[in-house]
Amino acid sequence: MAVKTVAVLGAGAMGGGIAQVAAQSGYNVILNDVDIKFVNKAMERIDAFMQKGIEKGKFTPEQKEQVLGRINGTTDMNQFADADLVIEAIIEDLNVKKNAFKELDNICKPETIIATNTSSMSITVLANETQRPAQVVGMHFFNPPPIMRLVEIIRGYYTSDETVAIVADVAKSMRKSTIEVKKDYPGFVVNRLMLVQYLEAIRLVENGVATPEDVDAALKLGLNHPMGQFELQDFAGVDIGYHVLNYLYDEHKEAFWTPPQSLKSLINAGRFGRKTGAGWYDYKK
Ligand SMILES: NC(=O)c1ccc[n+]([C@@H]2O[C@H](COP(=O)([O-])OP(=O)(O)OC[C@H]3O[C@@H](n4cnc5c(N)ncnc54)[C@H](O)[C@@H]3O)[C@@H](O)[C@H]2O)c1
Repeated sequence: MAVKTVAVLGAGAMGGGIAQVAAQSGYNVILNDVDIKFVNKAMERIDAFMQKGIEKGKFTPEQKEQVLGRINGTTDMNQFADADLVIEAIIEDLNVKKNAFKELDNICKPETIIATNTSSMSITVLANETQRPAQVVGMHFFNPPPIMRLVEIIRGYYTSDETVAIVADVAKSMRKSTIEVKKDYPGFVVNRLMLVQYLEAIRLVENGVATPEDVDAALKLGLNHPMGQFELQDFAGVDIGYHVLNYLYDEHKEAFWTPPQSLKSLINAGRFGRKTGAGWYDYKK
């Protein structure tokens, strides 16, 4: 199947970025959210990103107009009916995602592939909500999608080789590298690796061994990471990492994955990172 139209469900940090990458790669894009204000905000972010690119000589003004012109914003999921590929990027809540998959399955034509950008959750559990489990797959982009080069392609129990091949081709057409996650395994590859380091970073701080600033400096200057774990979590959303950690704990029931108390305190205080003005660090002036 040739993918021409990509529909993105959820116009948040990830959905907006995925819509941008798809439009930049020439796909017709439909971008849906529960409220049109979220879609409009995503369009503003894409506009601002590309405007900066124009100033740096990476895009022409015509390219920006083409990209924005390829994205149709809507709150009506029925417009997904003829999409070839749907990429779900709504909140990391299993019940909300399950309901969305059931609805998508009812709306989309039989050939449509339904991918999820979930950070951790079971592709198979989402596939079970549909009548097309072989066409359900994980397509895990990283934040921010226009910049990060990897897409994890995750097989659910029923995902067909054809589905994996099609979405890998789509990711490559978006100039992304892919890795195949061969099993539906909580947290997949990247987030498992990241959370091990994040947990250890938090433990170092909780045990009074080092400050968050010094742990981040150690990661950047000693291990050559572009960002420290605390900076990264503030950037990506402290709540997102917390959801993923809870999910891994629920799946494995191993004390190792228990969310640390200082992380819970941040969540209770609503300090979700840059998007709320504070997380591990303060951003308010
Ligand atoms: N933020 C990251 O660093 C990151 C990285 C990779 C993957 N992810 C995953 O991507 C997904 C989205 O994360 P995000 O950071 O973009 O979240 P976000 O909170 O920025 O955006 C989620 C959007 O989905 C919308 N939404 C919720 N329910 C909806 C529904 N039923 N229909 C349509 N829209 C709906 C919300 O209104 C919101 O605009 C999550 O599964 C997350 O785990 C996040």
